[in-house]
Amino acid sequence: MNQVVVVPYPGRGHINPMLNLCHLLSSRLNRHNRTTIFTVVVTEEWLGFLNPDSKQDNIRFVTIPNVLPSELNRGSDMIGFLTAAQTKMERPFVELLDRIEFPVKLIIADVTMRWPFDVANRRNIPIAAYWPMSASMFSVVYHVDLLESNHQLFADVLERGRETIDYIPGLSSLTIADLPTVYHSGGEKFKGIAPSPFGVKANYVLISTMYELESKAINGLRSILQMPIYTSGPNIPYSQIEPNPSLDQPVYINWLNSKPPKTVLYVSFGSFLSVSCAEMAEIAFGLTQSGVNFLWVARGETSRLKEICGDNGMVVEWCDQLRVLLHSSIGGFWTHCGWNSVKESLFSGVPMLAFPISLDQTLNNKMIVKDWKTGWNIREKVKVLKRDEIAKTVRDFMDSKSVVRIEMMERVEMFSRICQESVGEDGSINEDLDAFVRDIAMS
Ligand SMILES: O=c1ccn([C@@H]2O[C@H](COP(=O)(O)OP(=O)(O)O[C@H]3O[C@H](CO)[C@@H](O)[C@H](O)[C@H]3O)[C@@H](O)[C@H]2O)c(=O)[nH]1
Repeated sequence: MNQVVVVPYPGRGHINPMLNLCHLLSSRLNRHNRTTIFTVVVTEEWLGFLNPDSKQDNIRFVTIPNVLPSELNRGSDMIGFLTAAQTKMERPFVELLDRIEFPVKLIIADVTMRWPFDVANRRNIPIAAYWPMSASMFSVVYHVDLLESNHQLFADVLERGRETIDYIPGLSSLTIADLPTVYHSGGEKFKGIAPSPFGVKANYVLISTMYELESKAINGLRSILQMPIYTSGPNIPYSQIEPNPSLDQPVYINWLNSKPPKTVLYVSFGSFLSVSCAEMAEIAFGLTQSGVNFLWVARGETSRLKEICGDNGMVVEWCDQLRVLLHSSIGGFWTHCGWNSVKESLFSGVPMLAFPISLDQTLNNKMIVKDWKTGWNIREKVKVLKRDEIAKTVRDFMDSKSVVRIEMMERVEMFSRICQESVGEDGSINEDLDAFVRDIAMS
């Protein structure tokens, strides 16, 4: 029996895509009659958050103690969380590695943490580096030295945000404002703890993207890196979205069923980041004034926001996001531009109202708005986040008669086809994952 040990970074935006990758690899290996156990290492806290559907045949979970600050406070102490994830998990992981039953054929680890690579290298276990963000983000992070030598690292965005950067291999021209926020002024505090594939000694690299979406960035990386690079696809749960007819539908799905096609704006800022209470209130008033139907995932704050929004929209704490995005009534996604949300929106053919908050989201915003033309940046329309301007922008964005929206819908529908084809039988993802399975000598 082969065993692959999988080490996700303990966050929803990282664990979800990695589990989806495990499903893809496991079904591929099973087709070749090579039973392989995927042993996923999570903290005890995370085991409690996982959807029971994640626990499938050849995928099992093992836990290490809760050595990190709680996931529930991750957004308010990103530095503390990142530092703990870099320093406190290695020891319990090594102890666990000594205990597990079958020999470990391969480790797949999120590059956000360094220590799995040190452990694998010390023990001569082959290791694949998993990058949960875009290939473009990989390129920027990999070429941070170029930013430094061009004196554009840690620059003040207010003063120099519009300066262009056109020397990063594989990337079209971008600005300082488009850089990930850890490279804006103040980002120095993330030095050494922010995700970086630089200097990591891995045998393989898996990037959670599709070739058709970022071909130049991927070609650029392939021409530079010594290790083979595979695209692992959107890594979203597209194969598990059929609702179980024997279960009651969630209230929000029934609510969406009652709305006409493409009229609802879905609003979510991801799994752990948030904006200030004052901004949340302006957004609530703005959405309500817009007269547009909306479904809003607002973690933890729902009762106050429900009061403001009344019957104009639905406010929930959590939803099955991909299922929502694929619902026929959804016509737009106001998103913080987390990479999973971006891929889910493109896959579902939903245009985005981009609202980057931090990390790679600024760069994702640039791809959405400038490169793919599949959305608007709300901050370009609304200089200060005030209700009247929000209401107008939301109305304009969702106006099915506007030529700008019609063109944007055509673009996003084209991207949806591209994404869906990439995961089909003859798609590029199958090719890459087959090659990966072959190369790790398990097929
Ligand atoms: O109500 C909800 C809200 C979220 N999700 C899912 O949670 C995931 C959220 O991922 P993402 O959109 O990437 O946001 P974050 O959780 O904020 O992701 C972090 O990790 C990503 C991948 O590294 C980065 O791109 C982001 O910037 C970073 O904030 C997605 O799959 C969503 O479908 C739900 O299923 N239901």
